[in-house]
Amino acid sequence: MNLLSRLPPLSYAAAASQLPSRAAVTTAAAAAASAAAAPLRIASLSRHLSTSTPTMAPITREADYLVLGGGSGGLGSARMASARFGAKAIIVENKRLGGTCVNVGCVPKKVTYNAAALAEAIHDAKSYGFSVKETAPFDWTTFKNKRDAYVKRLNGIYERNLNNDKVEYLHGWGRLLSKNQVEVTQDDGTKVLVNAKKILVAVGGKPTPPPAIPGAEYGIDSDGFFDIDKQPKKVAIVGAGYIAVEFAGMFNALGTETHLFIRGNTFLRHFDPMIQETVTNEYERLGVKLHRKSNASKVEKDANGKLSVTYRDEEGNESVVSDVDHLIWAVGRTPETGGIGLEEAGVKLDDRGYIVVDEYQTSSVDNIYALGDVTGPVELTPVAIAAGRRLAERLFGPPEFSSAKISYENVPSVVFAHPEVGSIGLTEPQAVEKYGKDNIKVYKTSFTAMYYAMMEPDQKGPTNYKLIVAGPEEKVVGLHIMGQGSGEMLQGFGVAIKMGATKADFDSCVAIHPTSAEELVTLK
Ligand SMILES: Cc1cc2nc3c(=O)[nH]c(=O)nc-3n(C[C@H](O)[C@H](O)[C@H](O)COP(=O)(O)OP(=O)(O)OC[C@H]3O[C@@H](n4cnc5c(N)ncnc54)[C@H](O)[C@@H]3O)c2cc1C
Ligand SMILES: NC(=O)C1=CN([C@@H]2O[C@H](COP(=O)(O)OP(=O)(O)OC[C@H]3O[C@@H](n4cnc5c(N)ncnc54)[C@H](OP(=O)(O)O)[C@@H]3O)[C@@H](O)[C@H]2O)C=CC1
Ligand SMILES: N[C@@H](CCC(=O)N[C@@H](CSSC[C@H](NC(=O)CC[C@H](N)C(=O)O)C(=O)NCC(=O)O)C(=O)NCC(=O)O)C(=O)O
Repeated sequence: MNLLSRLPPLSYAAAASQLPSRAAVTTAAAAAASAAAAPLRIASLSRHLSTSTPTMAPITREADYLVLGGGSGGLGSARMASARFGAKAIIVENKRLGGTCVNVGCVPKKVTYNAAALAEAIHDAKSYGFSVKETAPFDWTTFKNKRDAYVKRLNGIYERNLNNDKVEYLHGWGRLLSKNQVEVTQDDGTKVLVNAKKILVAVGGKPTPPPAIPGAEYGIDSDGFFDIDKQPKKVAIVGAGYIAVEFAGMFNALGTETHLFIRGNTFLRHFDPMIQETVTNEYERLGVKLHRKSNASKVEKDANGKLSVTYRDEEGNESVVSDVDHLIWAVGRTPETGGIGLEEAGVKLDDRGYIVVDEYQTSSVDNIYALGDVTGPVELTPVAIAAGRRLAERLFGPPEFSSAKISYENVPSVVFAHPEVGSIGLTEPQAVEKYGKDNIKVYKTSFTAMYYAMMEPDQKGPTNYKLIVAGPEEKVVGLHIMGQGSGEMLQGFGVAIKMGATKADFDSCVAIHPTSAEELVTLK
């Protein structure tokens, strides 16, 4: 059923909101006449209204679905609700469309990772007989400008996608006033009140602030990484998760001296021990200056803007790394729940500030939903998109979708490290805890990928795979891989594992030779 057909005719404000430009707006009649062909964006009109008629009451809009946050989850949900099921959807974004992933996350990160992979390939090419210099000059500034231009193009594509899908886009800061009303403060200060039957909060997260040490403010966070406009000679990174490991690997491959401070003995401590140990050691082998079991204790800035980072080891001894161009804090992310009226609307948060939702993404208030990074369980773009799409299906789709929901079990994930890491399901310690040591079996292999056959021994990287199976039927409950191509390999194996594959199913698939992946279907 097309819900649009059931909506009342557009109000003055609603019709006017569809105007293409300020110049075209003169009267309500003109607004109504232009409505059909114009982009569904309200900002230009409200700017006009606020300057020409300053005493006018806030504009009021009606919606089936108000989505707060134009990132992966919000876009995925709003577009499906409108384009597929005809719901009148309005999306509110106060920064740039696409959210963290498109602007300061997956997308510019992956493009930078590609640059780093090229640097490695150029380095390796000599071993294959190419007469290339060990490192070709890399023009960081040109690369950064091209990367910015790509992200800007995506922002435009996303705005057009919203328009095509008939989702109305308000650019401004949204705040819940009640369980059915959101106030949007636009860039020029004008306010739009949206009365919505259902509200989705998909406001994401932000980098966790650094620990309170003297000079911490001289550092930047992952958002700041994407503003670096010339290649640093030396960087220091604090953290041990996805972001710290990905950034350190990219800087190092691109030729920047990279210091990584980790609190433990290994990084990626939520991953299987095989991954933690091998990749941490591999980073050292590749030249990352790894400071294990260390904590930054002081940061100072000299007259030339260079930083000195003092850090303490586990015995309490202090050392200093100086002449640092950038210090990057990568110590986790925090949900963006402040100042958006959640408490006033009665939406419960947990003790870390995440919105509490049930398995259907419903918050403690029955018509307010939340998903993606603001809810926490798995902070990945495809998770936010899938949760958003399942919710749109359930709320606005036909009855067969009445129990649609995302499964957070067996979500595959890749760390774009050097080498790439892929992981799905339980780590070995988790499998032991869940099934008992005697009820699991671990298949492992460690080999030199054929890519390295032409290289000197000290150029050869490790490739390690681990398959964890449980019970007499040997059902696969965990797969952990590290090595070239792991990112692309994992998706297909993920499908098999979601389908409940056993070790025998893996073995029954004939190998593709010569590939690294074939090792996974010939494990002994
Ligand atoms: C450096 C980095 C690299 C990453 N790499 C990957 C990767 O390779 N693969 C992967 O799967 N994931 C990656 N992620 C994680 C991924 O970006 C997030 O999981 C994903 O963006 C979450 O989507 P979301 O919709 O929940 O939130 P977001 O994408 O953060 O979107 C939320 C949006 O809401 C807006 N907003 C907030 N408050 C308001 C308000 N009051 N009014 C209006 N708008 C508001 C914000 O401006 C933002 O645009 C990465 C993250 C980072 C930081
Ligand atoms: N490829 C992908 O899919 C990517 C996904 N993401 C997503 O974004 C999320 C956020 O990434 P990230 O910010 O790296 O967060 P993570 O949660 O992955 O890692 C942060 C780590 O930093 C360490 N840490 C915390 N506090 C301190 C401190 N005070 N000093 C030193 N180290 C500290 C902790 O490790 P320890 O306890 O070992 O010290 C902690 O695990 C990820 O969890 C992931 O979901 C991000 C980038 C890429
Ligand atoms: N996966 C391929 C495709 C790349 C791709 O999807 N490119 C995007 C930029 S990454 S944009 C970041 C991210 N997109 C995705 O993750 C793509 C998801 C998958 N194709 C799907 O539809 O499920 C996202 O936040 N999506 C929210 C939403 O779409 O609602 C693009 O060009 N999009 C233009 C367009 O869509 O017209 C790759 O990595 O090379």
